[in-house]
Amino acid sequence: MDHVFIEGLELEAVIGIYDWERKIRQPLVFDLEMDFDNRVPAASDAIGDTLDYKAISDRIAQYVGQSQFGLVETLAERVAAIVIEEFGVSRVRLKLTKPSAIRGARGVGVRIERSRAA
Ligand SMILES: Nc1nc2c(c(=O)[nH]1)N=C([C@H](O)[C@@H](O)CO)CN2
Repeated sequence: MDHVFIEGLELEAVIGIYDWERKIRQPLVFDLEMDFDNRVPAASDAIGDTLDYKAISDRIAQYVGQSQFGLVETLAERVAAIVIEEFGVSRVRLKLTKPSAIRGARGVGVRIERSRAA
């Protein structure tokens, strides 16, 4: 299976369970890998035949920027649902890293894989 990916998408959001976290915006990094048959756009050379990584990145940025969840689990789930439902992706692997959460750790977060219901 081919993929379209978005790696290291750096965004900011209100995210976290502690009182001090509700008052600031924190950096987040998104890595996505989406199943897609790239032979079709490769044959046509048409952006309309692709899974447009710019359109998906813009939509994720818009959603994450206004989000205010407590857990990274919740945000990861919502973003995966947007990718599947709005862009017709059959399967997405998503890693969400919160780089500034734990002193001494480069990052913490979640990695999920979701598929469109048959
Ligand atoms: N599995 C998770 N553990 C924790 C989360 C989370 O979202 N998922 N969040 C926090 C705090 O908000 C933390 O990021 C503050 O440093 C703690 N554990």
